[in-house]
Amino acid sequence: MHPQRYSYSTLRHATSSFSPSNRLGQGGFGPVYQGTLSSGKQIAVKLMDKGSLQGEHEFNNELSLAGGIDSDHVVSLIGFSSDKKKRGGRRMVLVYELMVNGSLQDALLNRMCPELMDWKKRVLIAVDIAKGLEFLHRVCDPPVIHGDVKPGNVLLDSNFNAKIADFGLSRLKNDREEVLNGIEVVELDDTYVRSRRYCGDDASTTDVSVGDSASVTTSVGDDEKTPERFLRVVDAETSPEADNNKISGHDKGKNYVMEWIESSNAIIDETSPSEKLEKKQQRRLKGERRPAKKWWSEEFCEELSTKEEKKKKKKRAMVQLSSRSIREQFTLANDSKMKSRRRSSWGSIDFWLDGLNGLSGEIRKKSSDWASGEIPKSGTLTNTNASMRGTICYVAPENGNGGVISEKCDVYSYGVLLLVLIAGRRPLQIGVSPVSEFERANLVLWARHLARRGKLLDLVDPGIQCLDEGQALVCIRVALQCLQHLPSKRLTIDEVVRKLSDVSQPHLPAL
Ligand SMILES: Nc1ncnc2c1ncn2[C@@H]1O[C@H](COP(=O)(O)OP(=O)(O)OP(=O)(O)O)[C@@H](O)[C@H]1O
Repeated sequence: MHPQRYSYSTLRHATSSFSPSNRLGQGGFGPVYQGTLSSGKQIAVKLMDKGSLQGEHEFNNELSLAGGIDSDHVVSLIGFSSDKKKRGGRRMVLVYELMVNGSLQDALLNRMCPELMDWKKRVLIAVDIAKGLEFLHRVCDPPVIHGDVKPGNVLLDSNFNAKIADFGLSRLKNDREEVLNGIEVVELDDTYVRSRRYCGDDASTTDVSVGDSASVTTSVGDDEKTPERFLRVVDAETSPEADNNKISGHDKGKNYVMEWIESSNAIIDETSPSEKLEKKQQRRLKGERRPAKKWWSEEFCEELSTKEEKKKKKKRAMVQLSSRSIREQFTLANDSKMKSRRRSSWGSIDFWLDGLNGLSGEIRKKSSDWASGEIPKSGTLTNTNASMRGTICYVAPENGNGGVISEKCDVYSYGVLLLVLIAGRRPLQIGVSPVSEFERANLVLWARHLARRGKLLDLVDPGIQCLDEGQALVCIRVALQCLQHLPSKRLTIDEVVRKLSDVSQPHLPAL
């Protein structure tokens, strides 16, 4: 079923004017409210932040990808609203089926739902998520790479069945990368939307008119029986609005960067590149090193004109300092234990966070978020081709290292999620563990450490009830096989589904 188009007023009415009592949660791009349509159907309404380019990108991605997926293990996108506002801009709203028990992140890690203390429930959730991914990877054609598999993007219905949500960072498989490039700005208010049909290597296009009607439907070709997916996009190259709408990859990247800089209060050095180079050369000639910037010193603050500016600078400095001290702690621990092993990347935080590769250069919005392993997307830097997007601690090593983005990236993230489900804790717990327990702080490293010592069951959530030890061992081993550094060594998602339902224990991967 294709998503329906709703007017903003219908959705306002359904949610009692977006009443705070109906608020379900807050995402990176805006709040989510629960509501009831006049038909009695219960819905979740996601209001996207106005004016955010990333929000717009997520909205388009969600509509074009999630809109065509029909699986019991994926949250249904029921509809959308994209009304033009009187003062310009537009209100972007997404409408989903209501998942009464909220996100797995909340249920498992925040409010500790008592139902999830039952081992069986956790296994069923793990299988549901794997089946959802299996649908995306194996049934969808071309395959959909979710790109952000994590507990926050898994929602639970009234019976605790798990479904995958949030396709804001999803993409179609690599060999059809041009498809994503086509989804630049979908102007659903306009009367011209071009629908593309992808079938093998041939792509045929069909024009579709979108008038004032309540729903958007794509007309498809003659062969309706084939299981191919249909992708609705504005054809940025050929549509009449193309010139107006088109944002070049470079500009888009620049916009993302600017947006991020503004939102993260990053310090902007206004020295021109040529001035910088000149200063650098002078320093080199004199044999000097670049002076350390004492952003936090009173002396520096004195130079600032207003009190407000002083305050801001101090705040930024604190954020920088706290992330630096975390980095130092890890480097220290790393140095003492791993001195003998020669591997350049091991001296960096990347190694310890395993899977963070490619994101380390980013300045986090909040150091506390960073440590929790749950960074809102809006707080991370993304690039246009989505090659290094995702959530820290869940993102696969090759994602952002120039590696091929494939289904195996989702498999890696699934491996981390599976460990989180088994252990009932976040993938990274900085602050809770002292430095000497650095391995324990990183769930993936801790699992590997326990595997080497043959103590896998120590990983299981101590509060779990009705534990099936044999099943727990299978689950942890499957997770470790998903977490192999080399994508080719990881399981495929259908292997995961099979192994999780299989009693026989898979062999331990080389660690
Ligand atoms: N379909 C839904 N049914 C019930 N609750 C939902 C639904 N969709 C979202 N929520 C609630 O709203 C919260 C925010 O969701 P949203 O998808 O906007 O953000 P997120 O995925 O946590 O963040 P981000 O988009 O930055 O990754 C969720 O954590 C969940 O509690």
